[in-house]
Amino acid sequence: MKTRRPVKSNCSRIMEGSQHKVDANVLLLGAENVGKSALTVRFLTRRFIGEYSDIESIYSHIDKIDGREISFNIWDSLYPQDSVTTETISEKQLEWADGVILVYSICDRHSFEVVRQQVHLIRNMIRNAGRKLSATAPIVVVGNKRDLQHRRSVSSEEGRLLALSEDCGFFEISAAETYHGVLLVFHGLIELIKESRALRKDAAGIKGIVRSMSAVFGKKRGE
Ligand SMILES: Nc1nc2c(ncn2[C@@H]2O[C@H](COP(=O)(O)OP(=O)(O)OP(=O)(O)O)[C@@H](O)[C@H]2O)c(=O)[nH]1
Repeated sequence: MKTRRPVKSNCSRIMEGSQHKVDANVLLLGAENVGKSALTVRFLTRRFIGEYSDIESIYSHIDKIDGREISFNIWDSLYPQDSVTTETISEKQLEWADGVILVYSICDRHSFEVVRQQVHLIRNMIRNAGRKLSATAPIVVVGNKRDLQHRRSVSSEEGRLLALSEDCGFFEISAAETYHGVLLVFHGLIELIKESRALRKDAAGIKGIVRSMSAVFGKKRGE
């Protein structure tokens, strides 16, 4: 279990106020013990170390995709211990995130239900927050611990269906077994973030054109 209040990791800390260019803030959510830290550490170091620190952290990492440098900030979050709390995601986290990875364990049904709740919560928070939150924050759903087939309690189809119905990306992986699956998750999310940024830019462009046209035609009508 991680300690609340994110700390900047020792592994390439983010320098606040520095010139470091931030391209993608990635928030990892999901129930306890599903492998959020394992995924993060695999992506950062290519290693699976088995036991992970109990501290909620934000890590920075530079990666190359198609020859282009991408700068990641990764918030490995804490699922609240307090069973009375229904707000398992804060507005601050969503304001910060450009994209979200929701992790469950394929052998823990409860963790799958947590992911389902968290997708709905994110959608509702965005709807209710108006312009404050990015309306298109992309989500990737990840079923982890694929190596534990004999203990599977969530089928691949259920995971894929949830992702499809909520317009999210989907991967089933084993952070323990391979680095490649973890890499696909982060790269898949980057693709979705790029798409959503392009859409937002297009929408802003169209709004600008509409504004200029109404200024011109509105003026003419008034003259
Ligand atoms: N078999 C298997 N075990 C895994 C896998 N990923 C993580 N684990 C194990 O699951 C346990 C929990 O992993 P963590 O990465 O600490 O999970 P977490 O979601 O960060 O947990 P919290 O700190 O409680 O939020 C550890 O014992 C890991 O070694 C996997 O793909 N396969």
